[in-house]
Amino acid sequence: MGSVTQPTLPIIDFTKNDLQPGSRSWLSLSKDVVRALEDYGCFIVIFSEVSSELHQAIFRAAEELFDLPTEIKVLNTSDTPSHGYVGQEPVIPLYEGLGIENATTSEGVQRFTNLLWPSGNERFRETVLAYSKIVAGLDQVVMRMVAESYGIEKEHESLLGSISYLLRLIKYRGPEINGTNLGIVPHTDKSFMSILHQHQVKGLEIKTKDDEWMAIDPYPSSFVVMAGDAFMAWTNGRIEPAYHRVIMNGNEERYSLGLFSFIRDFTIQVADELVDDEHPLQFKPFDHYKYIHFYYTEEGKRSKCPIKAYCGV
Ligand SMILES: O=C(O)CCC(=O)C(=O)O
Ligand SMILES: [Fe+2]
Repeated sequence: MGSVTQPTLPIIDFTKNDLQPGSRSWLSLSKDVVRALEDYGCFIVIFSEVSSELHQAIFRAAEELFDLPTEIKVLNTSDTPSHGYVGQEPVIPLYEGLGIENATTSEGVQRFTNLLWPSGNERFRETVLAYSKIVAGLDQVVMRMVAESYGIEKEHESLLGSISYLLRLIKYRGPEINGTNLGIVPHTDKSFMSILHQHQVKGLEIKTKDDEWMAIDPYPSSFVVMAGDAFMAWTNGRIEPAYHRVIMNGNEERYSLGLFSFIRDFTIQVADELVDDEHPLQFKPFDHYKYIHFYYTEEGKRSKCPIKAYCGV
């Protein structure tokens, strides 16, 4: 039998490099980033700015959060579907998630912390804010690399003030005997971009364009950067989001984090620079949050490519 090579995601190391915009290593990393996003819609980044203390602290914070009684956790509601508390869903019974809106601002994190711990939880508040700010920095580096590579710096700049970040802390129970081992159904993210981080227990799987599932191993300094649906529209289809899912293999519970960027109160539009004979305009201007609401309608859930159904030309 011939040897079968397992597909793997590109791994891009941000730790050994000077991340000064315009430097040689910046330009060379930018090429790797854009190529990976065009080929896979995502990549693994090795990133050391989340210290191992912070890595430990944020997952301890997640455990503390999920240990709260359900009647407290459900207090975390949101005007945006799936941005608050999600749990006990029949199709994904192992899944429980809590979203923290505006997670890179002290007000956002304060609001969430006060809601769940009315007498305060300073350690939780500080840990979440520190983690979100550092990982949002990574998100902004990647976004800038893409914008510069495509020559759409102006459009990128105009959008910068409208980014808001959602930090979602997620817990998956271990599967029951004879129960499902599906943690989360295959999907693409509704975000602009997402940065996922796993803790100890693997489970995240990402689909290649050849329809093969790749399992992603967890490491403290490894993060998955993914394009969301809105990013596909913004890049006029050059970068497509990857399908991913979570499969629970053993019986251990699993914790993970997702930092998602969304564009608020701003009409996202394809830059003129990205439209030519070879790349006709594929998306009309749209509002990101209205798109999320559309996705959760019957029509949105039914469509094969909801972003095209919503604002495709
Ligand atoms: O738990 C994970 O690793 C993935 C979570 C995810 O895909 C999501 O929240 O959109
Ligand atoms: Fe996802």
